[in-house]
Amino acid sequence: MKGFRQMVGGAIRLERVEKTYGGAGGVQAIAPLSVEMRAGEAVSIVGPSGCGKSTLMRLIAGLDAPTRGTISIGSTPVDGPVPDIGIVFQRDLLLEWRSVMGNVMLPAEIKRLAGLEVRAGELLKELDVAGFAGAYPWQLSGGMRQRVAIARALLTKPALLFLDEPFSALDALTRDQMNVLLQRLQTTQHVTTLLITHSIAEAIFCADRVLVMSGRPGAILDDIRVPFDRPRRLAVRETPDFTAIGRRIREHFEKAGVLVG
Ligand SMILES: Nc1ncnc2c1ncn2[C@@H]1O[C@H](COP(=O)(O)OP(=O)(O)OP(=O)(O)O)[C@@H](O)[C@H]1O
Repeated sequence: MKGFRQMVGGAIRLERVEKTYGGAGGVQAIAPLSVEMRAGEAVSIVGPSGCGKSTLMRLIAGLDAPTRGTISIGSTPVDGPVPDIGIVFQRDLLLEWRSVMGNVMLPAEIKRLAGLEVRAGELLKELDVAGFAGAYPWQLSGGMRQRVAIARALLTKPALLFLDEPFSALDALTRDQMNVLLQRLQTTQHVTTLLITHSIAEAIFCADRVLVMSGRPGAILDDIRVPFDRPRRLAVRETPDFTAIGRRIREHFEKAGVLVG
C-alpha cells in the first residue's frame, strides 16, 4: 500500500493528450491538451456539455487510453486503471440491499483490507451521516446518499478523488451544503481532487484552480487560480473577487457562443 501511495501521490501530468473515438474520421473528444495538477491540489473542470470533461477524467483514471500523448502520475505512466482512486458519479451507485456502513465498507471487502471500520465510522461522522450507519440507501435523501458515496470513495485513503458532476441531481440548497462539505473534506483528507461540474459557482467555490474547457474537441481555454482561504463559507460567493472569476469564466462561454448573456 505504501509503495503504491508513493506511485500515485505525485503530480498528474498530461502531455499533448488527444482522444478520438472510433478511429480516423471518428469523434474527436479531446484536442491536444497539456496540463499539470499538483499533488493535494483541488482542481475543477468546467465546460460546455459534450466538451470531453468525462473523457478527460476517464483518461487520467486509466479507464480509457488516449489516442496520442502521455499521462503520468508521479513518475509512473498511466497505462491501465489507476488503483487507489476514489470516484463519485452523479448517480451514487449505492447497493440498495446493503446498509450505509455496508456500502462504505465495500472497497475494503473488494480489496481485502482489514481494520477500516474505525475510518468508515469517522468518515460517516465527518460527512454528518453517522446516525444512519445502519440505515439502507432507500431510507436516505439524495444529499445523504451522495455523502455516503463520498465516504465510500474515501475509505481506503486514496491519493486521488475524482467527482463527475456529483451534485447535479440535487436541489440548490442541498448542493450548497455539499459544496461546503467537499471543500472541508479537501482540507481534512489531503486528497488530490478533480471535480467536473457545469456550475461556475461550484467550480470556483470548491477548488484551488479552475480549468475552463472549450467546446468539443476539448481544449483548455483558461487556467484560473482561486485565491480564497479555507475553510470557505458560502458568503465568499458574494465577494467582488469571486464575482470577477465567475465573469471571466462566463465570458469564455459567451465568446464561444455556448452561453448567451
Ligand atoms: N465511448 C464513446 N464512444 C464514442 N463517442 C464518445 C464516447 N464517450 C464520449 N463520446 C463522445 O465524446 C464527446 C465528449 O464526451 P464526454 O462525455 O467526455 O463530454 P462531457 O463534457 O463530459 O459531457 P457532459 O457535460 O454532457 O457530461 C461527446 O461528443 C461524446 O458523444
